Amino acid sequence: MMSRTLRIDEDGVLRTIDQTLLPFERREIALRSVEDCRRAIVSMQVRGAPLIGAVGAWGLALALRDDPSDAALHEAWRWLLGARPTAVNLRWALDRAMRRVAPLPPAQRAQAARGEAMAICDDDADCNRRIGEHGAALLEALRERLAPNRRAGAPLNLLTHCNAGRIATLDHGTALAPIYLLHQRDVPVHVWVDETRPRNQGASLTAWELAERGVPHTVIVDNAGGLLMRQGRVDAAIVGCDRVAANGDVANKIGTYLKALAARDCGLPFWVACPVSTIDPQAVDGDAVPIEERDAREVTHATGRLADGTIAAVQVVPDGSPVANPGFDVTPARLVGGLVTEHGVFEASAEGVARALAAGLAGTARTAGIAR
Ligand SMILES: CSC[C@H]1O[C@H](OP(=O)(O)O)[C@H](O)[C@@H]1O
Repeated sequence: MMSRTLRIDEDGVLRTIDQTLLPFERREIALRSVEDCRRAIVSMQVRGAPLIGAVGAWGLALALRDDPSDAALHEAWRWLLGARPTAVNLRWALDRAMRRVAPLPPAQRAQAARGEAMAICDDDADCNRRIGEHGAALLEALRERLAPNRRAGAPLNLLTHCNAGRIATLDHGTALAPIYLLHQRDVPVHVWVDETRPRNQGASLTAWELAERGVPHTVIVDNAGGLLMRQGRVDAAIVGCDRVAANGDVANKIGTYLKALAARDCGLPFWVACPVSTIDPQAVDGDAVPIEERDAREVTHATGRLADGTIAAVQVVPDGSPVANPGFDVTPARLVGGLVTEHGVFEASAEGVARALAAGLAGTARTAGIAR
């Protein structure tokens, strides 16, 4: 089964939504080659840790369709891995596909890689559905704790940063999955949506997703979250993730750390939603996570829709002004209230990460039918 974020059309061509055109245009792009896959990841037509991983796995399958040799396999693996450095899901998915196909005779590799890419897609959609269930239980428990001091029917006010919705994954999303579930269950929720400069994943993607599902939300500038938390207008923050280090430190979109600091200062829960595939046991702590430095043009120019409907970029920084554009930051484990995974909620600590990984291994064994 392929989800709405990725699909194989009637001609057998892989297609996905070009996220750089949302919310103003919903246009699909065809991914016909490993070059198409890598270009889509680098340009952020495809983005979001789990989706990046899935498209990376499809890129390997397309490379093997053209040349199933050992040299081509390892070259494609290296080339795709270099597309974006921070989200560990890219390496996780490429390694999973490599383990599947490397032992095979070259003639069998392309089909096996395609099968593994399909399985990665199905597994991610199922993981995120379960993240939604565990996260919804967490949010319902919070709502019950707050109920004595709330008017009946008052919404649970949540803040999220960037986009960790269904379009960042194969389906359901991670941070947004519990929110969608609560909304489906008629639990009143409202989402403060950080616009998330400079690529505006919140304003352009999270707002688009929530509006499409009828979830009440308010778009805010990134720097407003602290004020809203101090004013008591936020009950909890829940965000996605690109890499969890072995000690529970979390790498996520730039600005996440500042929200975690404000939440801690205001005594509010700060939760991180991610599949176990986002945990990187090889990263000893957050300082070991590579932070992507993106093109200065993302900061010097803002992209939007002009009055005549065309999408264009306008310059917002003077010529010649130096620009720094780190794409991610690291939130120390001490500021994270819990890791919401498909296997439940785990403490953001070395022990919690170890338990989450063990649950993941046990889950994989069950799925593979291997006796534990
Ligand atoms: C469900 S992972 C979403 C994660 O990915 C985003 O980064 P980008 O838009 O650059 O791919 C952001 O960090 C989100 O939290």
